Order: sequence, then structure tokens, then C-alpha cells
Amino acid sequence: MAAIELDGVTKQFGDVTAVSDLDLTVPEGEVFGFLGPNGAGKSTTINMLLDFVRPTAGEVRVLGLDAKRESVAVRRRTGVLPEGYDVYHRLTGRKHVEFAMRSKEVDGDVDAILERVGIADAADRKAGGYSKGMRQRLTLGMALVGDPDLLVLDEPSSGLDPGGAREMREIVRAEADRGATVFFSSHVLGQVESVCDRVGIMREGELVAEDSIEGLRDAVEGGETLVITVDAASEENLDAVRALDGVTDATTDGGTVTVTCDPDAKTAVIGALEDAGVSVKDFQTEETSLEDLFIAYTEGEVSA
Ligand SMILES: Nc1ncnc2c1ncn2[C@@H]1O[C@H](COP(=O)(O)OP(=O)(O)OP(=O)(O)O)[C@@H](O)[C@H]1O
Repeated sequence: MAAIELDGVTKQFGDVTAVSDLDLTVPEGEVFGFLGPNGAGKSTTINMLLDFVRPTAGEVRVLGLDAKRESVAVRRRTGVLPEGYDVYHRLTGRKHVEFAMRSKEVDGDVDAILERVGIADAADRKAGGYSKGMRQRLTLGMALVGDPDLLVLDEPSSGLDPGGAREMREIVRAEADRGATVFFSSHVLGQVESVCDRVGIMREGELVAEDSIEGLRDAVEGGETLVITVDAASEENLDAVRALDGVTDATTDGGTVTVTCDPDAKTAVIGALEDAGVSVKDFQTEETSLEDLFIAYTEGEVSA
């Protein structure tokens, strides 16, 4: 069964189309990264999963339930870390987690949760005095209450230091290993790359890519960068390289030649350089980063 299923979903705010005819399926147990530039429609989509916002058209199903008619059941089985959640200043961290347990009508070990998110020492301090990162950790702890079947995390690493971001990734992976589905929106692409099974990229309300990061790389022309160490190379030497099929770009500083190309063009690139009289000493390949893929998909170089 799919954990999340959107079918032809559109959301209009007056004249603004926040989400346009969106089809998206996330299978159970997957860690799905939901990406896109500011204003692309991510939060609106997340809010429709939780029935905080109602679609103008289309169907939203979460955990096999109708997001609109069965929203109470959806929320009971879902842990949410909303973007910019404001803690209750006068309540302690412990009280927050107890509150989350009462709302979901579940029992649990409050200390174990606070320990897991790294704020056990501050359990009995008022959350108003917590730092930004501590508040974020507390909100994540509240989301974990009751071992939810679905975790929806909107910018979860916001405010976290590098150690906190790593712990958050470990928690996400552990939750997926337990069988939970994690739907994860973030602008921190390194974070997404290291934790997500698949990603979806939104642009102006539409999903412009949906694949594993490997799959996105394959779909983007010039999915690899070849860095070749040579004795000496000139601009003219590169003409033969640039003329090859699958080569997007080639530059040189004299001692290094850098070529963006499809993975299967590598051998031809080395051959063309040698034919041009350039002596190749060494070469290595660098995969296109998720950041470059993101730019390619959201700034118009690639379309799905
Ligand atoms: N309640 C609202 N009323 C009017 N317009 C809205 C409302 N919520 C969102 N929008 C508009 O819908 C579009 C999508 O916004 P949304 O918040 O979903 O984007 P996002 O991808 O989450 O962006 P960000 O990365 O900045 O959080 C934007 O143009 C936004 O201004």
C-alpha cells in the first residue's frame, strides 16, 4: 500500500496556484525527500496531507485513508514536525511530550524520547528558555510519540548544529528501519542526499522530477564531471573533446582538463585528448551533486 497518494491535486489561493494537478505516490517504508525552491508548493502539499489545507481539486490519501474525511485517523498515526512550530513557553520539555502522548492517546516513556532527541538534561526546564535547536529537537521528540506509521518533517534540520543534524538523520533512518514512512522537506541538500531513498522536486506547483538521486543523475545530461590531469593542454586541444557526443562542457587551466559528460562518454574523452597529442597522467570522476541536479531541474535546464 502507498503511504501517500496524491491524484490530480490542485490548490488555488485566490489567483495563486500553489499546487497544480499534482500526482505523487510514496510507498510505505520509504524516506522521501520533498524539494523545491521557496514558494514551489511544498508546505501547501504537506498541509493538504494533514487536512490543514483543503485541495481545490483532486484526491489525497494518507496511509490508505481519505485525508479529508478521515483526518483524525490520519493524524493519530502520523508524527508531524511543522515548519516554525512554536513551543509553549511556560511548559517544560517533559510536559510537551506528555501533551503529545495525551493528544494521541498513547502511553510511552517520556524520558526515553527526550534522551533520543538529546534534551534529557533539560527535560524539566521551561521550553521558553530553550535554544532554537533545542526547540527543534523537542518538536521532533513530539513527532516521534506513539511510533507513528508516517513522519512528516518540514525543514527538520532548521536550527540544528551539525551534530544535531546528524542525530536527526540517524533518527530518520532508524524510523524507516522500524517500518515508518518519512516524508521530508528540506533545503539542506546534503542532508537529503544522505538520508532519502527517493526525492521529488517541485517547481511552481508542479513535480518536475521524482526519482532516486542516482536516477536523477542519469536523467540529467552530463551526469558526471571528469577531472583529468595532463602534461599540458590548450583550448584548441579541447575542440575534439567538445565535438564528442555526450559532452556538455570542457575547460582547462593548462594542467587539468575538466569535462562534464555522460558517464559512457568517458573513454572517448580520454581517447580524443590523447589523439590531440595531450598526455593524460591521471583522471577521476566526480558525481553531480544534488545541488547541481536541483539547480538543473528548478532553473529550467531539464524538464521531466
Ligand atoms: N494561505 C495562503 N494564502 C495565500 N497564498 C498562499 C498561502 N499559502 C501559500 N500560498 C502561496 O502558495 C505558493 C506556494 O507556497 P508554499 O508555502 O507551499 O511553498 P514552499 O515550497 O513551502 O516554500 P518555502 O520553501 O519558502 O517554504 C506561494 O506562492 C505562496 O505565496
